[in-house]
Amino acid sequence: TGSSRPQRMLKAVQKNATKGDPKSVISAIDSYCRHKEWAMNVGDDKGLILDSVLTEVNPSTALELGTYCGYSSVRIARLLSPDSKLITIEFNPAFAIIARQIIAYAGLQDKVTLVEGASGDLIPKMKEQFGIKSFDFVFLDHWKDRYVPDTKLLEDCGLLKKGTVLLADNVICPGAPEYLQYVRNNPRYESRYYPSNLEYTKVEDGLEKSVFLG
Ligand SMILES: O=C(NCCCCc1cc2ccncc2s1)c1cc(-c2ccc(F)cc2)cc(O)c1O
Ligand SMILES: [Mg+2]
Repeated sequence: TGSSRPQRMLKAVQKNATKGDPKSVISAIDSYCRHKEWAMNVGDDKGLILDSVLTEVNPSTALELGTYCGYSSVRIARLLSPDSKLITIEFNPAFAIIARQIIAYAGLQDKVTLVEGASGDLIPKMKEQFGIKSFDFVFLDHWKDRYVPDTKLLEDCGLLKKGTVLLADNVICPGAPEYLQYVRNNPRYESRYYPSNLEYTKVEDGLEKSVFLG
């Protein structure tokens, strides 16, 4: 049978990027997805907003929900301080296998722990399994109807602390209306919308940044 889109994306990285150079891995994926075939990475436009929020937060412990092929894992991990860690959760084993290879190609495997499974099952296990006290930064980029239940789960599991920053992708396209409603009308969050566009297109999309107030 033929290759999959994630497999072709990995091939493009192996062909066009330099091993151990995260920036070249990011560029190789963006170029492939812009000129060859679209894929649901956060992309270069929204990626610049992700970079700026990350630089501001400088998290010691970061969580990503929805790894896909590892593009945003590489974007996040490349900006982490030496002893900081990213835990990224992916549901689809076919995506996870590609993501591991792309993260390793970027030389970031020591900063990233990829865990396979459903966010709803894994979030309650974070403390015991990974010795996490709380997250400083959470990037939400998985099923859009899981943003609210998983945010509530993170709260209930005591995984958010005063100042934790949640950054949610796709709040316009495909859209996460319940999530916007939840964080914008909740006194425990201070939210701000960053307008941008859907990866590799002119379609409107954006990121919602919400600071947990404790
Ligand atoms: O669905 C999207 N992303 C989630 C994939 C779901 C994978 C999951 C990960 C995981 C981990 C743990 N537990 C449960 C889950 S489920 C997504 C879709 C589009 C899009 C936009 C316009 C289109 F026309 C078509 C697609 C753009 C994006 O940036 C996306 O992120
Ligand atoms: Mg997304």
